[in-house]
This record gives sequence, structure tokens and C-alpha cells, in this order.
Amino acid sequence: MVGPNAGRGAPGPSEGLFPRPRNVVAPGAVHVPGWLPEERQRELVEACREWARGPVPLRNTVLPGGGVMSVRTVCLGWHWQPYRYARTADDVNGARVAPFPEWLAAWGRAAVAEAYEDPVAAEAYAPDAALVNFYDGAARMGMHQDKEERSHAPVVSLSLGDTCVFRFGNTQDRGRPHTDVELASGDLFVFGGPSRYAFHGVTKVFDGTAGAASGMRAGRLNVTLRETGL
Ligand SMILES: O=C(O)CCC(=O)C(=O)O
Ligand SMILES: [Fe+2]
Repeated sequence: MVGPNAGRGAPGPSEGLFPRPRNVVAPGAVHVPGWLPEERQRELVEACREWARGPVPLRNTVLPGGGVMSVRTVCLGWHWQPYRYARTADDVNGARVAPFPEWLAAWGRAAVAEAYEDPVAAEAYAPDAALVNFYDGAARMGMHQDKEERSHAPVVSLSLGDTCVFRFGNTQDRGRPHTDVELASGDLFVFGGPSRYAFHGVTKVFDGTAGAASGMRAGRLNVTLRETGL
């Protein structure tokens, strides 16, 4: 099993000395700054390093039109390629992706409980896929919807390392209205319910803002947990 914290249960609340307030960005879209304590951030960074070692390497996803994403990604549980999920990374090396660990599902349930203050919704949350995205200072992610999942369960997003601007838009199109949210190391963002299919993207990464706490030397990691319903 990946993750030194396996079996130790879900993370506790923010341990920050000056916690930033929890912010409901749109109905069903909740930002919880500093949710992951520093020790958990380091554990997740370490786990991401291990996942990046294989069986499938980090890769720049190639889009059907020939464009290459600037973000590098590795998946757990199910491999995402535009625009479907499969057990094997057919657009990388054909290998079966690493399993989705139970400890990460427990973190997901704790995240949903925290964001929605709803223990029933949290208990029912059963994420089975994760996308681990690595951004260097030049990487961006265009506005898109996460819609390859059959389940309407929320997406749980955990950020590590450099701070970014996460643009959270509307469910109609890539344009306005949208809200720009700074996601820093340890931040949680959950989008579900009426915001589940909102367009979103990353417009900027602030190089060198990571600090030492997470153990990231440079760049930003984002881990999104999803319930595929497959
Ligand atoms: O990096 C982020 O914060 C967002 C990632 C994302 O939207 C995705 O992986 O679908
Ligand atoms: Fe997304």
C-alpha cells in the first residue's frame, strides 16, 4: 500500500495558527484553506513521488486535436485520457494504473464532511480515481468540466506546494461569471451538487511560493479525487 499514513485514518482539522476562513465560492463549491496539516501535506507529497515512479509515469497528456497539456499527470484507480477512463494507460505505456488506496478514500470522506458539514454525504462518498497533476511555474490548465465520471458525487481537490490561481466558473460555458481563488499548499476545494459540472481551470502558478512545509522543492501538485461510477 502506498502512503506512510495508511490505516491512520483521516486528517484532523486545520492546525494553522492563523487559519483563513472557509469560503463558499458557489453553491456546492467550498474552499477550505489550510485544511491539510503540514505532516499530512508531506505524506501526500511523498505518496505522489511514489506514484510518479510507476507503473505509469507522469506524462503530458496529448489532446485529440494534437495539443499537449503543460501539466504532467499520473492517475490512480482509473486512468483518465481525453475523454474517457480505462484501467490501463493506453496513451502512455499500456500499464495498469496504481490502485486507489483506501487511506485516500478516507481523506476524501473527511474532506466532504468538512466542506459540506454533512456526515451522511461524507459516509456515502466512495472515490475510486485520482488525477495527480504536477505544475511547474509555466504550467496552466484551460477551462474545462470534469464530466467523464458517471457518478454525480463531488470532486475533492487537494493542493500542495506553490500557490496557484484556480478559476472557478459557471456550468454554461468557459466565460464569465467566474471567481478566481488562490489555492495554497494544504488547501481543500470541493465541488459538487449544483457546481459539480462548473467549468474550472488554473490560470497561474506563483513560482517559488511553496515554502518548506510540504516538502515540495518546486512547483505545485494537485490531487483530485473522483467517483467514476464505473
Ligand atoms: O489543478 C487544479 O487545481 C485543478 C485540476 C483539474 O481541474 C483536473 O485535474 O481536472
Ligand atoms: Fe478539472
